Amino acid sequence: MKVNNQWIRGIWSDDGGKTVCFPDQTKLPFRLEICREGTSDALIRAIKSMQVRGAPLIGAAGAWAAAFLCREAETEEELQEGLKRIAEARPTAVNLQWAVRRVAAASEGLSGAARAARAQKAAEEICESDIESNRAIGGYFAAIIEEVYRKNGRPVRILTHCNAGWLATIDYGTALSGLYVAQEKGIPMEVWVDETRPRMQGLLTEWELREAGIPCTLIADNAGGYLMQQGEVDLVIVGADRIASNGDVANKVGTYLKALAAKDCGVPFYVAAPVSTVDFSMAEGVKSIPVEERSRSEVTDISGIGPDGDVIRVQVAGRETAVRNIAFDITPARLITGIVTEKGIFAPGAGDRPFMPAPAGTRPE
Ligand SMILES: CSC[C@@H](O)[C@@H](O)C(=O)COP(=O)(O)O
Repeated sequence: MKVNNQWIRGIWSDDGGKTVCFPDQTKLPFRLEICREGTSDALIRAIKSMQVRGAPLIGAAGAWAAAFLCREAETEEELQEGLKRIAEARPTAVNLQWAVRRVAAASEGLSGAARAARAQKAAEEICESDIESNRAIGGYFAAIIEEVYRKNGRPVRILTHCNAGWLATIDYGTALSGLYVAQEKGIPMEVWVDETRPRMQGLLTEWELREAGIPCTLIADNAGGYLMQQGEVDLVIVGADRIASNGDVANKVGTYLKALAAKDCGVPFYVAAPVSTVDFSMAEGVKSIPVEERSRSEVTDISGIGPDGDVIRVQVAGRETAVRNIAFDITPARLITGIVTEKGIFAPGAGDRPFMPAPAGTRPE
């Protein structure tokens, strides 16, 4: 994406693959700072601290961490232990395990420079295919936006939760990709952006959309239900961190409540994600998808910009306050109108059967 007249991606390699660069998402939207890392440990820290975040980007960063590890590890034991640590850096986004498995499989049986080179190539391929998938997802969802526009003849009002834009991927994003494609086609839109407590990923979405010139309005997380009830939302689109094979979707906490409100108000509710986000080994999601719980400080403290322009944290709840910081929730398949993937749009229905055909060699347990 173009930011301040400069092309930038969620992550990119430099120095012939010796390092990777990425915008530090803990500083955005207040400040655009680019980090550069060249070790697996540093990338694990970046994933855990959410300097890189969003399921496909976590997968890409994990792929690069695995590639660096293939360069660093001196023994097979060190390699296997390191791959496990990368795959476990965040538990819900299945793209991370998928990407680590792919890099490991590509370089299996090789050693030394040949292993490192093959692992690097696999990480590069994961990043390139992410861009292609997101672009395809965007094409499918833009067609839906266009249909609504042709029917109503006024700007299409879209609600989104969290950040599933280019910042959460290598480029274009998943949920926001369709909006970028629709904008290229000249379709007018107005976007409601949930602020997405506690980490405020909605601020990233608002920044992305504003940079791209798409009209958008930030709303408090709980305002979406009212807007849908009043007929001010035509479509809801969100991303996903893991989709079970029956179409149950894990995404940022708060997504489920939006899906319930959308169902009650008759507003179509779409999920956009690449096939790498589908966990074909999981038959259903509500009981099975592991949901990350994060530190209490994400709820008790909030980040903002201080008087001297620095990013600062402010305490908004007491140190004695009991806190539970549940990072994701699961939206049952029955509430979802369609899952938009690079292979097309699938309607999951009642969630009593696989929502899309599983690739060869994978099937629900
Ligand atoms: C294309 S990103 C889709 C999801 O990963 C996104 O909606 C989300 O929930 C991100 O969570 P985060 O905790 O910021 O990594």
